[in-house]
Amino acid sequence: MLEIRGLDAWYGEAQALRGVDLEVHAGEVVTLVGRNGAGKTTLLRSVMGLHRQVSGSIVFDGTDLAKVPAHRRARMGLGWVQDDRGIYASLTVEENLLLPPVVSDSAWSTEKVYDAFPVLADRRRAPGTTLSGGEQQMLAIARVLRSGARMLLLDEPTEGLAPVIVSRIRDIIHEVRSTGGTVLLIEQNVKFAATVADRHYLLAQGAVVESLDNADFQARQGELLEHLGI
Ligand SMILES: Nc1ncnc2c1ncn2[C@@H]1O[C@H](COP(=O)(O)OP(=O)(O)OP(=O)(O)O)[C@@H](O)[C@H]1O
Repeated sequence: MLEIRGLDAWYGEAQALRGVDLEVHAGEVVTLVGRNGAGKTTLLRSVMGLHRQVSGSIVFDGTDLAKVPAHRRARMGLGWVQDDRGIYASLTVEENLLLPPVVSDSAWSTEKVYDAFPVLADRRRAPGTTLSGGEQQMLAIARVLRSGARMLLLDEPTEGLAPVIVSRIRDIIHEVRSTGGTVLLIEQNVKFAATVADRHYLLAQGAVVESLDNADFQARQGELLEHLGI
C-alpha cells in the first residue's frame, strides 16, 4: 500500500532522513520507533507532502507521490493526525469532525463515529478546545476516519495521555485494523507499540536501523528501551 525507497530529507543543509526504505501493507499496523530527533515526524510529513525538501520515492497504492500535492494526497486516502491534533478552537466538535471532505466510500458515517467515540457524541456542540487532550486526540482520529482515510498516519497518538485514554486509543487502532484499515504510527511507548502493531521500524539519526516483527520486538523490549533511551 505504501512503499518508500531511498528517502532522503533535509532542512536546509541539515539531513534529517538518510536512505529510508519502508513498506506498509494494506491492513497492517506499523510503528516508527526512535529517539527524539530520529526523523520520525519528518518521515510522516514527507509522505503527506508537507515536507518538500526530499528525494527518493514514495509510492501509495501504485501512484508515485512525487508530483502529487499535499491536498491531493489526503484525497487519495492518506489521513494525517499531527502531534498537536489540529483541532480548530473556533469550531464545535461536530464542525471539526465534518470539516474535511469525504474522500472514499470507506468513510465512517457520523453515527458510526459517535457509536465508537461516545465522548464525542456527548460533547458534539462544545468548542473543540474545551476537550481534554485525550478527547482532542480521539476527535483528530475520528475526523480522518469520517473522511474515509484508508491509511492513517498518527504522530504519537498516546503522548501525554492518561492510561485509561491510552487504552481507548489502543481499542480504536484495533477496530480500525479489524475493519480493514491501515495504520503507520509514531510511538515512543514501546509497551503500547507492542500491543497494537504487526511490525516496527527503528529509526536512529534519520536512518532505519532495524525492521522487526512484533514477536522479535516484544522479545527485545528491554534491550530496545535501554539502547534507544525511550
Ligand atoms: N523545522 C525544522 N528546521 C530544522 N531542523 C528541523 C526542523 N524540524 C526538525 N528538524 C530536525 O530534523 C531532525 C529530525 O526531526 P524530527 O522531528 O523528524 O524527529 P522525530 O524523530 O520526529 O523527533 P520528535 O519526536 O522530537 O519530533 C532533527 O535533527 C531535528 O532537529
